Amino acid sequence: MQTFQIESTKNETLQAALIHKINQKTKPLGALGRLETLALQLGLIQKTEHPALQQQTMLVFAGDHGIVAEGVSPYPQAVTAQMVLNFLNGGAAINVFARQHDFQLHVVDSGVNAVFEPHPMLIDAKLGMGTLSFLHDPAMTREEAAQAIARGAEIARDAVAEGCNVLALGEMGIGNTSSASCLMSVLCSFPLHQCVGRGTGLSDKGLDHKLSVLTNALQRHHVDAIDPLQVLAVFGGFEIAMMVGALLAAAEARVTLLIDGFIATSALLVAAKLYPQVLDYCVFAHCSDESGHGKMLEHLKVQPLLHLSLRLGEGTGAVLAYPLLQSAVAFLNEMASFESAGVSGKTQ
Ligand SMILES: Cc1cc2ncn([C@H]3O[C@H](COP(=O)(O)O)[C@@H](O)[C@H]3O)c2cc1C
Ligand SMILES: O=C(O)c1cccnc1
Repeated sequence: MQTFQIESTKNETLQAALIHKINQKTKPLGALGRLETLALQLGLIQKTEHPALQQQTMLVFAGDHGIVAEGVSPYPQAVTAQMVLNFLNGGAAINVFARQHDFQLHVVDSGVNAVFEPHPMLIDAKLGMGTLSFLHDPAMTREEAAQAIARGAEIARDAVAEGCNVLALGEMGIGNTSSASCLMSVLCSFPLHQCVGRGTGLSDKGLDHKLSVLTNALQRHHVDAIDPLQVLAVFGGFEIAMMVGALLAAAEARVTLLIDGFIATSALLVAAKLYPQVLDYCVFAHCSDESGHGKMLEHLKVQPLLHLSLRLGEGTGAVLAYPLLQSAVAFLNEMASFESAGVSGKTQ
């Protein structure tokens, strides 16, 4: 697997300068709450007291999953390809929110079980026609996982070369909550039942079946969190593996990462096991309604910005949180200080 040079954003001098700047703004100390920590994080990521957001970009990675054959999703596999066409036609939720917030949107065919005509929005990075069912076999080989990471990294580097310094990742892949649940269980050492949820809306019976399939799958493979690439190969998807590479390459380029829901965060679990510093670059957009996401975020010791009961994926939550980044940067750059505005500071 290729290596990444990811720096920690820790910088005590700059941190002190940013905190001083934030505290001099014409407001009670700390009154902008989470926007203040966000402004501090953005300043540290960009190594400046004057952060600026450029060419916000959303990459939606799509891939199919062999595990769908075991009845773990209420929707058929064909929906993955159908939704890719919906993205290309501009009709999905992510299209609407990306237009609303001026995101560049690209859809990556990481390994969908369909062949697409070339399209300006589509990046062809197909690694196969879907993964194998990890109830029986590893979803992909270790080499394929490494290749997916390399391709995802390349795609993120292209976005950065086009001027992006805020990158959001989304995904589409029927069955991928099953992958995410297994990644979570192994990488966070949580019992599987705490990691498995209803995904796109399983019934109670469907949820029991999903849990039993995934329990059998976990028993079948002997993987260990000490080898995250192997865990990814066994339980991942091509889209999840490419997201791992995109996260790492973007962090290497000091790009701010907007983290979406349950599946996007499962990719981050893998990335953070490999390179914990990647977390310095992550803004956690929201807490998904998929049971397990809240626990995943707790495990990472991070707080999401929004609680909107979303359970969609596609990167929707990440894009919806973007205006908060804009507000954080705007107050830091534009608000007057007590001194410049002639406002009296705290007296007791
Ligand atoms: C129409 C439709 C659009 C979607 N957009 C995202 N997902 C989401 O649901 C899928 C994961 O859930 P599960 O593991 O239960 O299959 C992923 O494709 C995810 O992105 C969708 C699902 C559907 C049905
Ligand atoms: O949180 C998510 O990303 C999610 C939840 C349910 C279904 N698809 C995606």
